[in-house]
Amino acid sequence: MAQRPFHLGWFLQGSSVQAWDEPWTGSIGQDWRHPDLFIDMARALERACFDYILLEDSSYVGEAYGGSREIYLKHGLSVPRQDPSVVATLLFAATKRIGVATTLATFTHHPYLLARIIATLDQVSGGRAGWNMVTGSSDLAARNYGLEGLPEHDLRYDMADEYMACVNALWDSWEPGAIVADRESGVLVDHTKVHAVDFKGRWYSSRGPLNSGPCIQGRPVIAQAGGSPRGRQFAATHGETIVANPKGIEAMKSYREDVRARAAAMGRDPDSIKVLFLINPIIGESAEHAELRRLQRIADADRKIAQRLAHFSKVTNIDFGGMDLDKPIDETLRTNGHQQNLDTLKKMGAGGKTLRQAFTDYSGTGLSVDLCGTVDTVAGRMAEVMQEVGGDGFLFSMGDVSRRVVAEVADGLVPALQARGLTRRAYGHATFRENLLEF
Ligand SMILES: Cc1cc2nc3c(=O)[nH]c(=O)nc-3n(C[C@H](O)[C@H](O)[C@H](O)COP(=O)(O)O)c2cc1C
Repeated sequence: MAQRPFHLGWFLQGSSVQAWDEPWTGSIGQDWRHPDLFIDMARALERACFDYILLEDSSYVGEAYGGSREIYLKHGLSVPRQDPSVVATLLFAATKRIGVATTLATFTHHPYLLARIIATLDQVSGGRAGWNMVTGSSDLAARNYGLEGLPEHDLRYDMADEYMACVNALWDSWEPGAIVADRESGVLVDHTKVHAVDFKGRWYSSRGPLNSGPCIQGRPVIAQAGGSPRGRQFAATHGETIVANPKGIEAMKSYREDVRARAAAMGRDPDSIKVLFLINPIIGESAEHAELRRLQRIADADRKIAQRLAHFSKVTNIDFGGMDLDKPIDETLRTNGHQQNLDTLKKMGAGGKTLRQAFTDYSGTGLSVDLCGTVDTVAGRMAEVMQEVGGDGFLFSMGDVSRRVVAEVADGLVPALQARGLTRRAYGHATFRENLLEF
């Protein structure tokens, strides 16, 4: 029996300078202010019929590593970065079918403002907007917004449940058919179909209705990435595409099954949730060439260990700068940030491996799975992985984004996937959600 096709997305630090000191990035150090690279990328990924680009974001300059901003600024680690909703507008203007899921955090935007921005993006894109729903992971970011810090991890998700109820009510404040636009009767909007929401929660309130008018899709596509048990529960409740980073086939499979079971328990159809797994394949013109590039990646992981650890410090709020790289990982480490990443690192350090060894493995190997070889080998392995895991697709996350890297995927790997009937050759629909639910 022919294999069911799977979905493709790209996880892009699209509001910031990408990989500026990597090869093939031209003069990105000067050019980054205008997102030409991302616009070219969006067009290429649309040519390859990707479901969506996820624009990642955070709202602060890192300083968790060594208690200093130096390494982050010196190497351009997620800084400078622009507002992703502005960048999303430009990507939409350059494309016609691909979805864009913009990351906006619950603590940076009041629900009304967020509902309005995302509804506007959905309108200007013709129904292609998604929202990557995040609750934040750093007190430093919270302090940029006048807060003392972020609430505790699980409480953030409780608050996020209420936040979702509020934005959903605002998006629903325009009934279908509210826009009449009939010159004869002189009615643009039927006022009986536009309602106040009078939402009063424990943490959030809004009167409504939303003045932007409705989303084309009714509501935007919700992307979510909860990895912890509470995070998965949240993702299973609200997520429509879940971006996931478990390592290895077994972990991927059990992650997906867990999210689907949680969703089914709440009366949702598990097939209405698409779990996409992070990958960073190594593609070569021959097996030998790919192997050379794999060795290069491992060497880079070792050479750039301070930068990579600085990024890891940023998402976990743990200062790895002060730790001895040649000692085992401290098992007692805890984070109020990204718990899943820390858990994965600890697992990789099991058996007394040093922090250096564990972290080089963590950042030098594949994200969810190792994929290395020619386009045909990689396409074949992706097919096997999907069969073993059960679905639903992959999210590319490349640390060295350049037009060359994009072309390797869009014009090299994807045609090999399409030739096997594994990914779409044409978009079936106009909107993000319809394409996501197509298979
Ligand atoms: C693929 C992926 C993309 C993410 N994008 C963002 C992001 O753009 N901004 C952000 O603050 N957090 C982002 N996160 C973090 C998640 O929102 C979440 O905090 C993280 O997965 C940890 O969840 P947990 O604490 O439930 O394990 C992302 C996580 C993953 C796996």
